[in-house]
Amino acid sequence: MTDVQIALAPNFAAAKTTAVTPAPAKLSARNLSFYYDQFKALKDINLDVPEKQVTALIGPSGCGKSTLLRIFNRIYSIYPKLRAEGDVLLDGENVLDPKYPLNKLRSKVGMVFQKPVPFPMSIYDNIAYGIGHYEKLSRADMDVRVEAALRQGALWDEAKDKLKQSALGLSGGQQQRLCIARAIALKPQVILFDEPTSALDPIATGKIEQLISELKQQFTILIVTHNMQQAARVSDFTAFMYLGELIEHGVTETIFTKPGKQQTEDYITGRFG
Ligand SMILES: Nc1ncnc2c1ncn2[C@@H]1O[C@H](COP(=O)(O)OP(=O)(O)OP(=O)(O)O)[C@@H](O)[C@H]1O
Repeated sequence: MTDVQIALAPNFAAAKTTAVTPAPAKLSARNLSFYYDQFKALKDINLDVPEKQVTALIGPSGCGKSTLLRIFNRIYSIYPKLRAEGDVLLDGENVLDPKYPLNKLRSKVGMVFQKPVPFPMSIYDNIAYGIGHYEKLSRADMDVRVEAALRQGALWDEAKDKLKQSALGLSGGQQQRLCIARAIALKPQVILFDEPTSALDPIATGKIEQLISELKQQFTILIVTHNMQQAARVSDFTAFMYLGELIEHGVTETIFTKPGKQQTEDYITGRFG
């Protein structure tokens, strides 16, 4: 074992006491390529994201992790010179087909960004706003939904006495949990996390990681992270990307301890990256 693998080993000892069970793919990329105008940023990616598991995307800066994550809820479609080829299947339906309604996709696939971006409104309204786009609820029903989302986002105890106060008064970690609660409130099936803790301190990071581990009981999770320890702690499966290609994908423990490809080994042992 290398130093990095020894450093990562306690994560597996502590976190991987239960075996990873194979699950059907909830989301799949099939022969997926992506272009920023002339530049081919993703090359023929094939990836299955298993249901109700955490899959981490790792790789050096610029390898295409965020590009891949964002394709899964078609963020690129608002920009004219960006183009995807291939399919992304959600429950067997190709969500990249322009006929697949964007509204439907956004309600099924939620996204949490690197920097928490609460709306400049109250904590309550941050949650209620999105729900109101999709459903017309009575005030009492909305109260129930807001409370449930804040509980699932592990923010209820801290927020319940100040629901009418501005969300901008929350700490960074609380704001990120609010953004997670906002995504959960729409009852998605998949949640995409793009480096969700990179702007947070270690304590706030720990809370988000704990939350992700709890959320996988209900949601399929895909997370981009720069931090290999984080991938080792939170994910069941890890996909290593390099220069727009998916080099290797498998059970996290295997990827970190017995990778099949030299490039993966070089990256996880810190030889580049
Ligand atoms: N809007 C854009 N226009 C042109 N090229 C882009 C754009 N966004 C990203 N790229 C390029 O696409 C490639 C993949 O970028 P991407 O941000 O997906 O990588 P990443 O692995 O997420 O990197 P990082 O870890 O630094 O966020 C890089 O070469 C990047 O320069």
